[in-house]
Amino acid sequence: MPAPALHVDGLTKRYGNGPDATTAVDDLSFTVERGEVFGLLGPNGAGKSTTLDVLVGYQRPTDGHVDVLGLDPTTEPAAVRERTGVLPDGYGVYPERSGRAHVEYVATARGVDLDPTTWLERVDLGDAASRPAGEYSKGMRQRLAFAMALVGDPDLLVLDEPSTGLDPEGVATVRERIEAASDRGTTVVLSSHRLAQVERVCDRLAVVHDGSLLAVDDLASLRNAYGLDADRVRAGVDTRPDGVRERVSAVDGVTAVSVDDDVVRVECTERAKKPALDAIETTGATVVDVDVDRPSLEELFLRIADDDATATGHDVVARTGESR
Ligand SMILES: Nc1ncnc2c1ncn2[C@@H]1O[C@H](COP(=O)(O)OP(=O)(O)OP(=O)(O)O)[C@@H](O)[C@H]1O
Repeated sequence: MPAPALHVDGLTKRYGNGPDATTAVDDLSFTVERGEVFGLLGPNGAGKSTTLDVLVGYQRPTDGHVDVLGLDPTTEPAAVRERTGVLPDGYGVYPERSGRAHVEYVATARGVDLDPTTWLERVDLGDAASRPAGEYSKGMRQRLAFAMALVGDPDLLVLDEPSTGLDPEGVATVRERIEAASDRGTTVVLSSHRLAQVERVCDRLAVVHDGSLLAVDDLASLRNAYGLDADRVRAGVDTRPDGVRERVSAVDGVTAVSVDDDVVRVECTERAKKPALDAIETTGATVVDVDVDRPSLEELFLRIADDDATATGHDVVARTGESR
């Protein structure tokens, strides 16, 4: 079995000293395998950027140890960054320099020969390559910063909130690039508080809050562990059916049923959906419309944070503030 790409062991990072010190990361441990897309998910101030900064040697751990591609970023930051594409939080462009010049600079530093426009084209900035980056919109600057991380197809991508400021097309482009990099064997670690976007791209997620790890797993397992793997079916019916609750509850795979005037709500496994709808119609009612959705990752996050609060007695307030 090859060594993992990343091993974080008991990482603690405090800013400042004494009573005014802030513990940004508190005894965090996780491992990321090569080629994996790993997401750090948590609300503002959870410690995501700090963790990523330690991985690439921008910050030193107060305690614990980090291994990145077999290297120690605290003592060998240059060697780590040689093999790592970094998209930092809030990258500031050089306003007078073109997008191409930005990419050229990274390409030279990494000894990459390929035409710089190649990387800009990968983020749909090819047409704006010679314009000064100071004229770029916020989303274009974010694409540029992402292109700079991609230069030379590094072994590791460390991306802090890669979708910030991007329109849906930009978000899709970033996702495609991450997937393509992962297919080539690149390991990707990214942070986000944008729950819907992490859901689509990450193989596994670490949910962090107040510097602590609340849960780490693939999304399906997290959903399962926190009871959020059921589909939610909302069936509109032409009349309020008698005895519907009993009939639908009896269907294998149905976990909850509620009836509200002419709407029947059912939580069930994917396979139980059709039998549940059929059971509604056995009451003589006709199903006139059906909506199905799954609990969002935001709900998952709230559920995990709540569970942690109950388990630890801490008053965990989930501040995701994110709509899907
Ligand atoms: N340079 C610093 N000096 C002092 N405190 C800091 C510093 N950087 C971060 N912090 C504090 O550490 C904690 C974690 O911050 P961090 O930026 O790592 O969180 P985050 O999860 O990335 O948040 P966001 O989603 O808002 O970017 C916060 O309380 C923050 O105020």
